[in-house]
Amino acid sequence: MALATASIPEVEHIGDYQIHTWAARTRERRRIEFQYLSAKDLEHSLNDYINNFPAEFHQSEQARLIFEALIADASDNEPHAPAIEIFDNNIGLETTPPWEFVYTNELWYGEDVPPPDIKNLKSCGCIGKCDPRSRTCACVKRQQTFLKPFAQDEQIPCTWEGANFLYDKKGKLQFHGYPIFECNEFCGCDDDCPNRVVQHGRECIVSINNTPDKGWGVFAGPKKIPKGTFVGIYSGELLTEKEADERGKFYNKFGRTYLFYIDFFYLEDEPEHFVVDAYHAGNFTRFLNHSCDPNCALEACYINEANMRKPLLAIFTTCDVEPYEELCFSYYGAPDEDEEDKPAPKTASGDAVYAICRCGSKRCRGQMF
Ligand SMILES: C[S@@+](CC[C@H](N)C(=O)[O-])C[C@H]1O[C@@H](n2cnc3c(N)ncnc32)[C@H](O)[C@@H]1O
Repeated sequence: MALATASIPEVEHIGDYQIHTWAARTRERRRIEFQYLSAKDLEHSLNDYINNFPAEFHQSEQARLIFEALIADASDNEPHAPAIEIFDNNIGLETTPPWEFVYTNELWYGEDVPPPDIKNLKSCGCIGKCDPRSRTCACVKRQQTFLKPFAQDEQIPCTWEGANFLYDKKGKLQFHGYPIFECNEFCGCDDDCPNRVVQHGRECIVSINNTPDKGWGVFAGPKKIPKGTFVGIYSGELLTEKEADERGKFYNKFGRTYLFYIDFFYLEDEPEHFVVDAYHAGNFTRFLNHSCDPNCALEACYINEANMRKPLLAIFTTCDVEPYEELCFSYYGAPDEDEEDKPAPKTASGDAVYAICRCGSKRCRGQMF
């Protein structure tokens, strides 16, 4: 997300010489309204145009190539992301998923959703790469403050390789279920700081494949995807709960929902939650199917946002994923090892309609929504 053009930063002096310091520059940039995308600006005309094509087009190789090209075109914010291929596996009549959504890796703000809060965003003044063991880095402190109670409870070891960041040296996520605070637009550290992973985008190979009994799904490519690898942002429209509940009633009628309620455990006491809807806009992650024994999880990740209720939903692998294996997450939230009961649904609204689960795992609950 780009910033509006900055005006000339405050000027400081050394003797008679004017200097522009990083601190002065970031102070100035924070005063400028941070640009964000508005859902009402989503451009559906191409989808409408293509949806009017005759059935033969939707069954053609050409349709698949155009769909793949649209994905590539919308992925320029992920410079290292390998191209996504679509395999229909001769299932069904169409060579692509329905052209019902705008492909995007971003969040598009719906009505009544406040803009990103950058005024209260903590940023470090580190030079070069942040040191995860630093006692002065503001980003280390922010992550440490949140994790400390869990380290004291021995839920997470307090001396792991990445020290106070959740990433190890290779950028793999060490622990699941805790919010990630990455370095942001206003930090002084370099782009290759170890605390910048999600913001660099996907690096693993994935494809969108049709399945015999779950519709379209997301699969690993020819290479194994190691545990803790960032896969993608669950992108789409960012909505208020009220708007999402309304939409949910409609989605439940046709038995397919793309709503994800942002209600992580530390947000439970919040009176209202925001929701990501990937139905009208989203990326390949909207095709991730549910599994009762998942190999991926959605984690809250904060970058250019100080409002705890509005993290990015970052998907990471929770174990090594074999070549060509399907990537899935649990629509019920992270499985709790101590809990026999089913945890509360995370992606469905209150009146969700339950359906038969076809995840095929030994731990299958038999139903999903
Ligand atoms: C977020 S979408 C996932 C992508 C979807 N397969 C598609 O083709 O668009 C959720 C829908 O996928 C299907 N689905 C996902 N996981 C499933 C599972 N384990 N068993 C059966 N159907 C599943 C259900 O229709 C569900 O409502």
